[in-house]
Amino acid sequence: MPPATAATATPTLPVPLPVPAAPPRHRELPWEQARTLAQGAPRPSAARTVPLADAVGLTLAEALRTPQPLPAFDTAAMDGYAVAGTGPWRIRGAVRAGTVWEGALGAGECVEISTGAQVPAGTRAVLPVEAALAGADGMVAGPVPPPGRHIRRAGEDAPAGTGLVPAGTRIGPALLGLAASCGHDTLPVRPAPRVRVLVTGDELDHAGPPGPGRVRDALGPALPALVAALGGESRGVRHVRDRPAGSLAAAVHGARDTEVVAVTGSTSAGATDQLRGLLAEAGARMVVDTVACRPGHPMLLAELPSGRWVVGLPGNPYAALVAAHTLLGPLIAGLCGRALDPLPRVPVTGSVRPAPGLTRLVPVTWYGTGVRITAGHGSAFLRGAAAGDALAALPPDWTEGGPAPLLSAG
Ligand SMILES: Nc1nc2c(c(=O)[nH]1)N[C@H]1C(S)=C(S)[C@@H](COP(=O)(O)OP(=O)(O)OC[C@H]3O[C@@H](n4cnc5c(N)ncnc54)[C@H](O)[C@@H]3O)O[C@H]1N2
Ligand code: MOO
Repeated sequence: MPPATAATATPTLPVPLPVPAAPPRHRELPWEQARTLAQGAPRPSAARTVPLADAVGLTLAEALRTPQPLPAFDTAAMDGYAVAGTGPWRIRGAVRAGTVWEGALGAGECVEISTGAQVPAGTRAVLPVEAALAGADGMVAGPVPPPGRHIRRAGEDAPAGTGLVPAGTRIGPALLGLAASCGHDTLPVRPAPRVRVLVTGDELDHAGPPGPGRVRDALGPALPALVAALGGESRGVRHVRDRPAGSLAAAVHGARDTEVVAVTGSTSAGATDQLRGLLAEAGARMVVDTVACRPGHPMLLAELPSGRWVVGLPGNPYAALVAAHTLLGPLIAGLCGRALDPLPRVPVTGSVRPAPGLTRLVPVTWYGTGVRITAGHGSAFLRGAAAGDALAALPPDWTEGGPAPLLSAG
């Protein structure tokens, strides 16, 4: 009997391959709701106390208070003479910033005084040196200044005990200076959440011009900078291969020294897109699973049973940027105990393909008191975002010239 061949074998019906159960498809969340959910999802991380020099960019964990009045004493605001009563005035001495003239002035007396020095008791006002005529006889003449002129009163800016800046404020240069003015050397802060970026995509090259059919990785270089701008601490970028399956799961679960893992690519439905499957397998809680916006709608936010957060950013570079602003920024804010910044609304001009029911995120450039849509904002293209000043979130019912909330481009 000849051996059976494919041609002569009894035909059999193809056995259907088991179809992996598709994770339940959630309704796309409105864009604003996705941001709010991402900010509200985590508990703020524990506060710690750090020296002022280490606090920039972190978030105040408690309101900043001043234990002493600001300024701490009645202070000369001009170089000149601290005068008492009406002139002419007899010069009794001099007081420089940082020193104290212990006496008290009587009517018709004055001391030479520097800007920033404590004004002596009895001072009526400071007569600026430009308005004063000092004679060789030790007397000063000049117009009689109104009481209090050129004196900063103790506590004029804030009395002792005043709450100056609320908890939840991101710490910038002015706040550091203010804290020092109050006499603080340290601040209670919530630390920046540590974010590991995992870039997926076997088609990606990571240096130089890409080879034939290859794509230069745009997100590895972009995301650490965006993480820092959003208030996170970048813990570096790892490139994860699509094959073998399981490598992404290992990288996600292996990011133990972080609070957040941001995965780029792998959010869609393709053969190599592993992210949703691995989250389902790990028993993750989906907080956001697709958003009613363009681009970036396959984005997601999930919490692993370990408490670590996973943000899924679509592979298309501009879509990833939009998704990072929509989910990663608010998540970082929530972990730091910061509220979402209220977004300014400004008129937007320019045209965009209609997308009924969806929020459109477009790069914009300031133009007078409004903004203009910047060219080059297909989901795969970064030209518009790179050249623009901000992103505008055009609401579903937006029409040309109408207002839209603005996000800083980061
Ligand atoms: N059948 C479907 N296909 C796609 C859908 C869908 O719903 N059904 N959604 C489309 C949309 S929208 C997007 S966005 C992408 C999202 O895809 P992934 O997140 O799975 O990402 P990839 O497929 O890996 O890549 C998409 C695209 O972006 C390029 N890419 C990826 N990473 C980088 C990088 N680091 N730097 C530069 N470019 C990158 C990649 O080469 C692809 O061209 O899915 C659509 N398809
Ligand atoms: O939403 Mo995709 O993010 O359009 O390219």
